[in-house]
Amino acid sequence: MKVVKFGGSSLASGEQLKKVLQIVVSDPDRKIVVVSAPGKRYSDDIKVTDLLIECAKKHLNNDHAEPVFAAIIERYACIAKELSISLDIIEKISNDLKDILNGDKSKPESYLDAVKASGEDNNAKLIAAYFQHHGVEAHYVNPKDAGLLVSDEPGNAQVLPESYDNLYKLRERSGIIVFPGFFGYTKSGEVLTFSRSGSDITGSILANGIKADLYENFTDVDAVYSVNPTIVKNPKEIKELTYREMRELSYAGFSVFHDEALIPAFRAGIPVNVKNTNNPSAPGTRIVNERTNSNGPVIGIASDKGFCSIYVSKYLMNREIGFGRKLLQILEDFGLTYEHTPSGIDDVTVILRQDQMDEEMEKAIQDRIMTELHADEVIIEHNLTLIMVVGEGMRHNVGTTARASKALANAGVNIEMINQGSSEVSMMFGVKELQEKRAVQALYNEFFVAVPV
Ligand SMILES: Nc1ncnc2c1ncn2[C@@H]1O[C@H](COP(=O)(O)OP(=O)(O)O)[C@@H](O)[C@H]1O
Ligand SMILES: N[C@@H](CC(=O)OP(=O)(O)O)C(=O)O
Repeated sequence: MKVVKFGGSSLASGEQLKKVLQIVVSDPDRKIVVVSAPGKRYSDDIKVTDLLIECAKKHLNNDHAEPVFAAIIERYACIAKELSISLDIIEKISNDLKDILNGDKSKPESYLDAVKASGEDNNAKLIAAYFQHHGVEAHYVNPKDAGLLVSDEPGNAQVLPESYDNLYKLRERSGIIVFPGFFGYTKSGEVLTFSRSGSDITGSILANGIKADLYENFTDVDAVYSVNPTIVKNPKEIKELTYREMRELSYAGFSVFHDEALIPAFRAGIPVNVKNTNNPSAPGTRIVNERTNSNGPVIGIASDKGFCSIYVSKYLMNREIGFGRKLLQILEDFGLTYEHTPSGIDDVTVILRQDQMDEEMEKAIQDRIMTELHADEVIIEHNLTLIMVVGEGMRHNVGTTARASKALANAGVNIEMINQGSSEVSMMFGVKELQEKRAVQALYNEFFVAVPV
């Protein structure tokens, strides 16, 4: 039994849905089909989820939401017309969305989630109707009926462990199950979503729940590439990588697969296969427990913008008991999460996503570190890119860090900081955002082009 997830790009038009149907019926093991909301048809297009967010915000602010509401319904109507299915379903989708938009606004974050979730929910109903129209026994299943329970964290929900036993029962249902991705229900019955791109997470949870043999994740590229294809042209495809490598890479910028989507499949030992809806015969990328093929020390290079660093120095910091704890406590008091903490004898740097703080908060943090921790210096630097060089092979290869730093130096890239992950499968370089492309290209040349691997 397989769980198959189709991303928004695979469901953006009627043309795409025809490919989806072919893929599903071509393999009788494809039992559960997890779907996103319609995504982009072309690069400047707007995803239905983004239209829904705009619509919900307009409702919350009592702004004129009619044009964006019409644009959402038009997306579904275009698909239904292209597929020649009855437009009754569009009427139902329109009424459903109106009801949600006119729903309880007392908790704006939960309201926003309910509106967002309707994107996948209505798409799943539309897709089930399309499959049925072609004589396929397909049933829409709602996450509440299936028992997909989540924590009470709007926009960032986590699956509750009891969901897995509930979902196991889906195995007994007849026909193909069309299941909306991206959301679940709290114990009190509220609809809450995972973080953005979270339909990947739903697929993984279902794969674990029904103890699938394989979780296939269909997207719009032939494989996970060794580097983001929007940064480096025609990069090398990765045939196989481990869960750990993929988690590092997706967390650090490989948006092709959600970083939180690995854990449920990993825990149940279910391999993940990333494949292309537009070229389903291509083998894609397999994510497995242990990989057999060797690829040199590095398997992938990911990068992500939008970080800042808080550099703190104090003479004899190394002798002061509790300094690190007190520093991190200050950040905790402001509700901040951090990514890395490279440190020296008399200094420590905390790296975090800069969009968590505004100028006022930064100033307050700086003041508290100076006055409460008696630091000598506190410097906050903005607009950093973190580049993650990842590969299980790094544990056995000497000199990978030296090769990487030399490649960056030769390309004229100034390294702001280096951090070697304790897991030894990753190494992080902080560079200025303006140097991101140059740095990634230089590392790619070093590990994938210049030297045969
Ligand atoms: N290393 C990578 N390998 C493949 N694709 C990547 C990588 N890094 C970023 N991407 C981007 O991820 C996109 C697919 O993810 P996404 O747009 O979320 O797809 P979907 O609509 O199927 O959910 C690709 O089109 C590509 O631009
Ligand atoms: N539609 C949601 C969830 C999702 O997973 O979408 P996609 O498969 O298009 O990344 C989002 O845009 O966040």
